[in-house]
Amino acid sequence: MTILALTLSDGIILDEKDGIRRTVTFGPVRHSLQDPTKFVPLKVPSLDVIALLKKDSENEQNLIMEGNLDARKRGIDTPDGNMTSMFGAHLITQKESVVIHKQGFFYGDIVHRAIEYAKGEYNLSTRQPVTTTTARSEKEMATTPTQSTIPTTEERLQRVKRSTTVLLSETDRAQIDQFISELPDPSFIKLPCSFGDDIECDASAKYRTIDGSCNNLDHPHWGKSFTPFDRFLKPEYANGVQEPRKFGKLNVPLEGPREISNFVHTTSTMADLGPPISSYMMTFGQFLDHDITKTALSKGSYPFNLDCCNFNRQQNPRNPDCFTFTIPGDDPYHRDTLRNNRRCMNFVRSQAASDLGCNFGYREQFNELTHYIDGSGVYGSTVAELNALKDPTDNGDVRANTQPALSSLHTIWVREHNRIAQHFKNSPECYNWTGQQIFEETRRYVAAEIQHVTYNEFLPKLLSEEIRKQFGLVPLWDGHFTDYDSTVRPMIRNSFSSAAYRMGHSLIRDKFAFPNTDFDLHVHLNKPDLLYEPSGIERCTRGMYENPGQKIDEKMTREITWKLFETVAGDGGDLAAFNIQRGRDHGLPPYTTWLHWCTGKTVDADNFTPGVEGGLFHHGAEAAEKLSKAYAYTCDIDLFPGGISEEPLPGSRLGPTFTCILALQFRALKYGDRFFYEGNTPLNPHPFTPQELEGFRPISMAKIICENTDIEQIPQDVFLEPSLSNPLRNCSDLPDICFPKNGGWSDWKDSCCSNCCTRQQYRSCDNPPPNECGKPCEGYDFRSKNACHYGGGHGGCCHCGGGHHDGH
Ligand code: HEM
Ligand SMILES: [Ca+2]
Repeated sequence: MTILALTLSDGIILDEKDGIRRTVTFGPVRHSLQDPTKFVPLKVPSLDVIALLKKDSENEQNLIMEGNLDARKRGIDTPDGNMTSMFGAHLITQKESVVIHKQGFFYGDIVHRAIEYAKGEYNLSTRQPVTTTTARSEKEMATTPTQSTIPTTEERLQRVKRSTTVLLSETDRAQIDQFISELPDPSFIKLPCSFGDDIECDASAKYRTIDGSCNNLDHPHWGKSFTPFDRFLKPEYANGVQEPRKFGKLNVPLEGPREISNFVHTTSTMADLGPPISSYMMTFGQFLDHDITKTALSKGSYPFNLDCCNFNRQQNPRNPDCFTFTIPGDDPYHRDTLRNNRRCMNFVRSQAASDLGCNFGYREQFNELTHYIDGSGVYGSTVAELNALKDPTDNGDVRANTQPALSSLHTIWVREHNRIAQHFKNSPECYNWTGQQIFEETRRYVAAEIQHVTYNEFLPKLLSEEIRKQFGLVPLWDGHFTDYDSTVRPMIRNSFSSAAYRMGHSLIRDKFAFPNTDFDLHVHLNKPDLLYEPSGIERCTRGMYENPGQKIDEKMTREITWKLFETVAGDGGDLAAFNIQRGRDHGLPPYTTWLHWCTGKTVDADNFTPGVEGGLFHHGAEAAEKLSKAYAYTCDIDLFPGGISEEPLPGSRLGPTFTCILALQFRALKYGDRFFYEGNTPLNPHPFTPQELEGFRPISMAKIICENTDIEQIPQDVFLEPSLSNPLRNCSDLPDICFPKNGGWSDWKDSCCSNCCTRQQYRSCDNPPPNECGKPCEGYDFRSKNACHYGGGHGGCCHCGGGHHDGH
């Protein structure tokens, strides 16, 4: 029987004793979606009471709460003297977590340190243990569990057994009642908000900061590196705060991620290719990802350096950051490898963060990168990273070596930087520029190029034109984008990085295409050796744009579901399972919640029927069948498997749910970026001029590859396979950036119409040749625009005569 459930997310206690439901509001738990003005911080109850509440909530949810922090460890002042959370995950302030993260501690250390501190055994200002005979050394703390707070395995099992029957004793109940009656005392807690408010911005600065701060002048920390992901929907953690879901909404245990992967994400083969998309979609998509999302793991490194499977948890139950999962005994791959004894797949939880407003409620997660599309994959996301880029093949993201084509692309962008910098260096107009100015101006161009390729070439392959128009994602022909909105939150959303944008994992092929030789992909993960083959960069690049990618669907190649980063047979990971587990780690609500949020559609809990209202409306028969095997109820389907297996919308390559998340995210990254390349807002002291934009727009990923490799012929659109409509072109025929300072086209101007239904425009060459652009401008250039949709009014120079015209 339910006796007490904590729904911390709402800051209320639901008391359902004797069937009577009472709600009592308390704090300080709240989340970013709540109105901060309505928040009233209240007195923190005694630690014992918290422990009691917590224990009971664990029982209530029938969970061992593995790795969860004992309630008694909570409610402790941080070094700043700021109260963080009563029950929540966050004993440390935002600033503190970043420091800690950089020092490579994991979250559990901090908790234990906080306990030591509470006991007077640790001095948080000096960060040293207090030297008494009872104080334990840091090393000891890292290995010895605290007897009083850590339940033994036996106790844990007991708890589970008792879980459905235990009731609070009268004494306990009295204690809780007392706690409730003592509320509130608003003066007790000073909520910290050191986060971001120590940043002073220079509104006249012409360039982006390296760490993304001060892009939004009202909220300097929006989009900054090492800040939490934002959320479209509040998280659904098992205990409302930080525990991953282990049970479904109807209280049925969820299948483990490896089992789900085996049911659902089987198996793309070379037969499931998705022409005309080329594998360059995969490579650029990953490169873009490495500009905008990198989740901080608890141990602070990538992929994992905390081996939770070898960590004897019975002796070290204090490590709350391990979230391993089981490999089933009948696993189709692992049962035959490693002598059938590997049953554990390593998984480390992402580092816990507060939300941006320094509200410590739900567990949030950090993005280590600047959230904006700003070239941080090339330059790094912190000044320290930038300074570390000493050699020209170095680049901004430690994951650059994940696969060789990605490493090639990173190299191409570094070379592109050098190419543009060289141009400025050689330009007479720039003779008095400092090195720093050349660097910044070049960085500005490189970021703009990445944005342009993203919105102009990459996104159109994923989202139909109608969708992109609807969400304002279509690049302009000419002129400026003037809709920068400082109230738009540019931050990467958790659902995007932990699920929707991982759609790219489905593009991955079995074979790493290296012209003339196809290698099994897994052999070349995290190993850049192919780059050192003769013409390695060229061949890796060609292999990607000459070959199709896989279709975006639930099927993923065994190279990444069986053998991710495998070194000997059977020791690899499963990327699909990691995606699922990561979603649970981050508290992502299940798929049907997102579907409902995006489309308003509801799905009945037990209706897996494909293509019908009330069932899996957007799924095909095969996908629905797979999902029905992996989940007891539709409302349990994790976001990644549910979203990626939707049938694509017409003209798109993604179904409605991932389309919705991607479109909103890319809109946020455009409308919320003060330095967006097409933008002209009075708040940007240094927008691209119309001439600069005009000279810039013809640039393509193909040309950037051409200019920085030995490739001489290339399809104009590298995101599509070469074909009759995407033929190979000579690199020299592809337009390069035209830097207007050295001669470039003027803005388009209207000329009085030559006939009634055509709007004619012309531009002139402002600064005649010789110039240094790839393609010099000369004289005048004319074009017709928007035939027949123009005019009809008075005063315009065109007049269509009032009749209906069909465009000719
Ligand atoms: C060979 C290719 C790739 C490999 C080996 C790879 C591998 C990985 C791994 C191991 C993770 C961490 C999983 C976790 O523990 O949560 C990850 C995360 C991710 N991947 Fe990939 N990936 C590849 C390609 C791509 C592509 C093509 C895209 C998108 C177009 C993509 C998007 C992402 C995203 C958004 C994340 C989350 C990043 C974060 O916030 O930390 N990946 N990938
Ligand atoms: Ca970035």
